[in-house]
Amino acid sequence: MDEFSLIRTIFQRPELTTAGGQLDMGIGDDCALVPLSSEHQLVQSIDTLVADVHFPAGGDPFLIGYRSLAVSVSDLAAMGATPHSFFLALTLPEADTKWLEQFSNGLAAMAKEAGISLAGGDTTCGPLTISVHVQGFVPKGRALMRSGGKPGDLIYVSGHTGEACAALPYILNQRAVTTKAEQKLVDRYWQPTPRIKLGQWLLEHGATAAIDISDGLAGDLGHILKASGCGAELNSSRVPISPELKETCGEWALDKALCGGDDYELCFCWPAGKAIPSDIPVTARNLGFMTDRSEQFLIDGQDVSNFCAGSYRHF
Ligand SMILES: Nc1ncnc2c1ncn2[C@@H]1O[C@H](COP(=O)(O)OP(=O)(O)OP(=O)(O)O)[C@@H](O)[C@H]1O
Ligand SMILES: Cc1ncc(C[n+]2csc(CCOP(=O)(O)O)c2C)c(N)n1
Ligand SMILES: [Mg+2]
Repeated sequence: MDEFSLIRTIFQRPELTTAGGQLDMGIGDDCALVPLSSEHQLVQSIDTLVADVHFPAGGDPFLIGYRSLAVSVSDLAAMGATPHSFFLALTLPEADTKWLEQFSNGLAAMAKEAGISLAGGDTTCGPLTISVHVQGFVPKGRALMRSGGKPGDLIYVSGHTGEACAALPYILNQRAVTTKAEQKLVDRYWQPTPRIKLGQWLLEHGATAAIDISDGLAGDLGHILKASGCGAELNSSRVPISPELKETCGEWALDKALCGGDDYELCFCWPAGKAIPSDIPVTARNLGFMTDRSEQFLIDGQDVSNFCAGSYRHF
């Protein structure tokens, strides 16, 4: 059973999801939404990073700490939330003080950047695994959801995609970094920028849907299409490929930018006919538009499966 059907069939059942307090949004989006006050909702998410699945176990502990918090905060950004605090559940093979100090420094660097405070956690011994639970706030009823996209909306992506995925051979020591371009890709893998300001800006300026890209642009846009009951038509020449990705991957650059994961850019829908104000905090590229053909996802007129084999599968 794949990860998503497993969640749907085993965990997304009323005995579990309605046994307690009311949720404005439960399973199914980047974060859950909990009623809080007449003005705000609490926004929460958890992400687990497993050594040698999500990051190389022998990586720089500062960067492991930095990246672990960044990828969780990215889910808050996708909802347009303001970060507040986080919990850290850490499973360690040994208590190596030097490693832990550097890990903590990396966490602290991202905590400062994101404006998020460590509120608690849990520490156990076992194979290196890092879980980060984040929480923040949104103005009530205004969170960006995967489900808000409408036929005709324009589809945008922030920044450049594919760079972190293209870094994998370097971070796994299968290839040596010899150029500035390769180093940029490696930096993008280890130090992703959660698009917090962009998410808040999109919420304020009327974006209709958003998701952060952890699994690849095409795969994650697929989640917006499913949740919104829409299709999409994209133009591959619009996919934002950085000069560094082009230099390093040549003809494979588009494959990385469309299908690679770990970018933590935001993909969002924007009402047609409404210009994007020029004070958008991160450059975003229009890739195409939403259609009323439920989950029919076309790129250059061909089915998306001609471009991407599918998302990362844990099982
Ligand atoms: N074991 C689980 N029990 C309940 N809900 C789950 C479980 N695993 C995932 N979910 C929920 O399923 C939805 C999809 O999860 P997923 O991990 O794919 O989202 P994501 O965090 O945005 O992506 P990524 O982990 O790639 O960053 C989320 O709403 C998440 O809370
Ligand atoms: C060492 C190493 N190997 C491979 C990858 C790529 N990768 C692993 S899981 C995943 C999808 C998101 O998973 P999840 O849904 O669990 O968040 C991706 C893109 C990596 N980051 N590090
Ligand atoms: Mg997400």
